[in-house]
Amino acid sequence: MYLPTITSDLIDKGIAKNDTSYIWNQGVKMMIVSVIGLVAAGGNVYFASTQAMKVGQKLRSQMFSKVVNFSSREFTDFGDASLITRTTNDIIQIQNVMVTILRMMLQSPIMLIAAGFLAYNREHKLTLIFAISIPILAVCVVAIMYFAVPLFKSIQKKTDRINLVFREGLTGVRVIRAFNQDKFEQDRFDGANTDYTHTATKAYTIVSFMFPVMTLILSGTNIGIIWLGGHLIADMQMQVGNLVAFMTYATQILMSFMMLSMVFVFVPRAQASAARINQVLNRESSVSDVDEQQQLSFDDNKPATLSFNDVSFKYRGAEKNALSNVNFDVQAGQTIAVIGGTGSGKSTLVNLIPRLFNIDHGSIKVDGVEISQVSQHDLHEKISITQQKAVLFKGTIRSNLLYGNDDATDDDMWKALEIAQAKDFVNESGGLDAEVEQNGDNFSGGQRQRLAIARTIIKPASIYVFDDSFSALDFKTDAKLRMALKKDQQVQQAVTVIVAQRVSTVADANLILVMEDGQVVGQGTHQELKDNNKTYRQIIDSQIEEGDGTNA
Ligand SMILES: Nc1ncnc2c1ncn2[C@@H]1O[C@H](COP(=O)(O)OP(=O)(O)OP(=O)(O)O)[C@@H](O)[C@H]1O
Repeated sequence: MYLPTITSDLIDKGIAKNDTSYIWNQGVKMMIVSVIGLVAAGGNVYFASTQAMKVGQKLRSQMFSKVVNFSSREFTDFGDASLITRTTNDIIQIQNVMVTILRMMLQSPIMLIAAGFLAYNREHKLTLIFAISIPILAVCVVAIMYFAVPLFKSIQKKTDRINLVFREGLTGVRVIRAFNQDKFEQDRFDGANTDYTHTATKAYTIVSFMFPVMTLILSGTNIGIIWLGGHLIADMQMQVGNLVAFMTYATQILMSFMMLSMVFVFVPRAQASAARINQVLNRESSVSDVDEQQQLSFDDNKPATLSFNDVSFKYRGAEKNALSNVNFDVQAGQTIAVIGGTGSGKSTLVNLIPRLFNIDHGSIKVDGVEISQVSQHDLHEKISITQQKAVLFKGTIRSNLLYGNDDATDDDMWKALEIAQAKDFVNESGGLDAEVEQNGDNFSGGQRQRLAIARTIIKPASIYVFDDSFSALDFKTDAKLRMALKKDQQVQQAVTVIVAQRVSTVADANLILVMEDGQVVGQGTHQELKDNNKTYRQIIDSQIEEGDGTNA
């Protein structure tokens, strides 16, 4: 900002009076001022960028730790695609606007006031020109903001949509190909993509008017300054150097004004992103721990038990209960099996044990303690579960097993793999350090299941849950696995919960629950149910017809 003053002096006192040493003097001053300006500008960019990146890093970390503690309900409410966009794209918007704010929000007002003051000091008659150009500029900026800001806000939602369609396309790629729906999916993606592009193009086209409008106003202002300044010079009321300095200050004033207004264009966009991020950060998980002072804890010396007392549960928005009045009680060393048709409530029942959802009525106790009264962390320590759909992580077999128990030795791992009937194929694949691709894609469905089972067994727990985990195994492997499981000391001291569709899988359980439409319609041993329960008998009959009644 000091440069125009030096230029003005250089012209009026150096060039006009042909004073070479003064010109050199001013030249050196200009160099020093420029270098200081350069260092300051570099420092400004550096600090603004690093601070913005740090804010982004912190936000991403907060989002991640929040999301991993969400219950299924919050995932359903937000949707996976939206959570990913919020953690990536929305945070990038915040970062960008922070850089802009830190660089311009502080600099522009200072420049605007200082340049205005210096310009007024040079020649206050010329400052009258700003009385015309600044209102014109303000009207143009407000008009541009009026049209662009709503568009910027809707861009975020359209990014969500692109992510959603893209994710579905990726995860369902095999199904899409099998049903020859490539064209349909491509069109769906193109639709979302075009919609986003149209909105973004419109928004940026409107913003792009800013620069031509600015140039026009700036040129008009300069013409006004030269015209008025020319008259003042002709009347000997002003020097040429002052005019040159004034023109530079005028450019600085209008540029600062424009930069300040640009901040107001980008802030609303980041505001929309910030609101979306806050929705996630402020959302409390529907399954939360009781206050620490009131929390109960497990007594590790007590034997394992699992009991459901009149438990009922309804999914939010559902018309009827997914589970109604479920009662049972099982002790250490016992196996409880849950059998029933699809949609009868089997998975819902086992998902209530690790408290993935809060029950509406009744009580669930693990090792004699009501599960809602202990911390979720303690509860999850007590339970080891294999989900219906085996989930493996990218890494090695070892890293996947360590997920179950990070203290496990190689011997523990081989033992778990042996029980899970996975030892042979793990040996063939290259041992514990064999690669596991994303989602375990380099293993077959049955192999994935067995690795997931091994990961469940390796964890010391009070309750072992296998949610339809044996369905991907052939009868022989299924039988061998359950036999080996029964012999395992750790499992013998725990309660085992098996969900299955096949009678042969549940037949030797100590207690079998027969589920139908969310109700337990039969409860007992295989023999008792076979003799007295119509639904169980029907399941046996249907499996005999299909040649699947091996043990029935
Ligand atoms: N997240 C959910 N939101 C709403 N309803 C659900 C949800 N999950 C399951 N349901 C409903 O609850 C009922 C029981 O589902 P559940 O998954 O427990 O059945 P299941 O016996 O395990 O079936 P399958 O053998 O096919 O896995 C079904 O009617 C299902 O539509």
